[in-house]
Amino acid sequence: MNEPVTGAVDIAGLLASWLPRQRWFSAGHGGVSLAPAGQITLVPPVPAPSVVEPATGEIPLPTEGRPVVAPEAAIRRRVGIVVHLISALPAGQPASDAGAATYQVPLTYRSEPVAELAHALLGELRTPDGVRYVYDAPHDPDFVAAWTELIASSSEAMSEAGTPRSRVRGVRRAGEAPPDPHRPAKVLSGEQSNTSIIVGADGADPVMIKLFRVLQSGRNPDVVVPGALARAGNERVPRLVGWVEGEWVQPGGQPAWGHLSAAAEFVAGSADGWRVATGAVTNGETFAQLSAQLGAATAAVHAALAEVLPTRPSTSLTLAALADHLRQRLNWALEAAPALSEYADAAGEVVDQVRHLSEAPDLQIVHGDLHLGQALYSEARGWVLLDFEGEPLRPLAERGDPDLALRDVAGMLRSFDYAARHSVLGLADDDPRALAASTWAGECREAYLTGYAAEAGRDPRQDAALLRALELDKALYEVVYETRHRPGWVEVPLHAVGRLLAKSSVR
Ligand SMILES: Nc1ncnc2c1ncn2[C@@H]1O[C@H](COP(=O)(O)OP(=O)(O)O)[C@@H](O)[C@H]1O
Ligand SMILES: O=P(O)(O)O[C@H]1O[C@H](CO)[C@@H](O[C@H]2O[C@H](CO)[C@@H](O)[C@H](O)[C@H]2O)[C@H](O)[C@H]1O
Repeated sequence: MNEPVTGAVDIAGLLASWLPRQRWFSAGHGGVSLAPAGQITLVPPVPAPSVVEPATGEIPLPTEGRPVVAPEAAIRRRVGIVVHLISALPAGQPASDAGAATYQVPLTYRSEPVAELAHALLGELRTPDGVRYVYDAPHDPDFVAAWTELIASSSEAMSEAGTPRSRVRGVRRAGEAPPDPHRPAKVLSGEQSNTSIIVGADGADPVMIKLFRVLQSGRNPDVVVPGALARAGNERVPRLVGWVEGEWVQPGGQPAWGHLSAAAEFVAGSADGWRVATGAVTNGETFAQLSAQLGAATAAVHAALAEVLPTRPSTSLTLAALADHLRQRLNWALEAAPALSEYADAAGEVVDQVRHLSEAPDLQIVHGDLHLGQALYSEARGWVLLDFEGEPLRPLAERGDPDLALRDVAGMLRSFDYAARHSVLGLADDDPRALAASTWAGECREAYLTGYAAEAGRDPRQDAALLRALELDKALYEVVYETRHRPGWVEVPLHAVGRLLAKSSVR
């Protein structure tokens, strides 16, 4: 955890220091101004009908110029539980900018420090009522109980008077048993785009509650897609138990509605694909059989998605739109990662090939950011796929659009390359260890594609030009992602861009 701040007099100062150090905060490290977008106080929730209602369209209070403040009534309680929704605007940008990111930051305010929560302490706040210890709430059992209860009882919570008007509503899916809010909870450690909490891992039917850290207006595919698959009885994704949706205020006063959280079955006794695959690399073991099974699981999820959610035929127009989109992403990547500039022309040619293809598979809802960390393996369940939120760096509005299932295939192929090559960072391409890594990744690749083809009835290798363009698109995205988040790893996707473009013919 980060060093706590001591002696802070206001919550804005505390957040200004803490937020930029969080992995999911991408608004930059300097010159960001924070504006309140919502502030929900969790109190024992009032039962409400378990149906999804559209946004009420209530007129929110204007927020322009209002500082982020600590809600006074909440912090007077034994424990104040407040979900702050905070928009971050680069300095100098007008407060009316709808493109600003809104972050979900649940905090607890306590009048006494709690030793067990020391790792989650943001800092101390001086208030007229004395010092308040402010904690990152996902680690605080009182917050977890209140949030779980929202979903378990499909109830509501809202803002207190004097704070930006906002409210949230928990929804439990019909037929799902209510998760018990009072079971022990644990925040998942490690690098994540969001924050996930396991509730009840010690007993039967544990649930995984994910708090979306970056909120965007609209339906989140990580709720919509598993919801549709659960209704269809598909078992290759964790069963969706419920979610939290809500309303808040965008900078400039525009109302927003969207999902804040998803709760799903926790797949006990499983390990994520990245851990299993990199373990195999370290031990010099093959991962081919598991890759083939993963290919089959991916194809089964694609088939179910095509059955229960919209599909669209591929036409020359959709191929042109795809090529335009690939071109835009190429331009975006070239701008965001100057290391790519030498590849601009060759990458442009690969994109143009897509424009001139005569046929392509139908478009459908896909995973959108499939990699080994998004797959769990257990003896009991085999492979299940996670996290249908799509690429975190991509606008939400684009992420729910029908796309090529091949995009997910390309994502997983990239991931085999990552698993192999992150272990040989800095070695020359002809170093025997780098060559062995390359052979390992190649074996996984072929096994995965073969497993996929057997289940899907169509071999992705038939669509070689598309697959190559999508692998390139993913590698370009990864170069940007690594430049921003893990510069030490950027050589992995950068080498891949070079290899994909060096091929004179597609494979
Ligand atoms: N339902 C689940 N059961 C077991 N483990 C899970 C479940 N959902 C997520 N995980 C674990 O949490 C990690 C992060 O989950 P993910 O949905 O990818 O979060 P994020 O959106 O933060 O990247 C996964 O790699 C996996 O190890
Ligand atoms: O899991 P997220 O939705 O947060 O996805 C983002 O982070 C991933 C890394 O955690 C990143 O994935 C890249 O690194 C992985 C190894 O850590 C590798 O398996 C993937 O193939 C590679 O793309 C992902 O791109 C990013 O969106």
